[in-house]
Amino acid sequence: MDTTTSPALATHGLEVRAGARTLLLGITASWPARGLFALVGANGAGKSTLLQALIGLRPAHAGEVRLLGRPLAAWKPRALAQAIGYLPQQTHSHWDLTVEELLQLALAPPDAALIEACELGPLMRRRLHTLSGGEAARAALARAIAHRPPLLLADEPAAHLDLPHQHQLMRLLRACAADAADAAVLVVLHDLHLAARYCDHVTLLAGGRVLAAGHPDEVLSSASLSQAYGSAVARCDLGRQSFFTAES
Ligand SMILES: Nc1ncnc2c1ncn2[C@@H]1O[C@H](COP(=O)(O)OP(=O)(O)OP(=O)(O)O)[C@@H](O)[C@H]1O
Repeated sequence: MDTTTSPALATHGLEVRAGARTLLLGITASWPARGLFALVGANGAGKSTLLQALIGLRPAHAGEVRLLGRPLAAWKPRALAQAIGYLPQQTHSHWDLTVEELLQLALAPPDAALIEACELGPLMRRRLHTLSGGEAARAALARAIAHRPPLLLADEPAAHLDLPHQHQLMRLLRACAADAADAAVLVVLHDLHLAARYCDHVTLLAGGRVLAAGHPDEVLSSASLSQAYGSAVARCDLGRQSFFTAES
């Protein structure tokens, strides 16, 4: 991981609560200005909460978040919107827009290369409610990244995609991270194989805390994963690729 430039995102002692419940505790982490980074962990580990806290959608009850070197609280809303792309877990629209209309809501018009990469050309006149889950996910992604933000946070963007489209998505996210301008892409993934294969760095959350963070080969070990998921997880390396399964 490149540590020569200042981090794109950094937290120190971040704590988030909901009522009496502590959802995140003592999160001290950082992600560099360029690269594709995964956030993994069991259901309820706190992945979505962390993404939301990183961009101010959830208030921090203690600790600090810094974006591109500045405290989150110092950002003006317009500048923050320009700096980040956020793809939430649920991307359904309350309005019955066409794909073309949805893309007009983006902060910048998506260019032809992005529309082609997301295979949206044939879907432009379709209304959102007529799209499959995977088609809608690709439209939402194009909207989120059209303005080429230096920070992209995506919450389970692969969830509705078929196998080839999952890999196409990861290549697209890698391309965002390797764009001419620096970009940090932080993505929540449940598919550990995708995290191992495409990501530069993995943060493993468990019970609202960081259990491990670092290179995928080190973090995605059977021991760490079994601890994080609370049941045995086996890792199988085939050549340079890693596959994972839960043991019964
Ligand atoms: N407003 C809230 N009030 C109480 N508990 C909450 C609230 N929001 C989230 N939680 C709890 O916080 C924990 C973390 O939720 P979060 O959505 O961040 O998990 P996650 O790791 O993204 O899970 P998943 O993989 O299932 O999407 C969960 O146990 C959830 O029930």
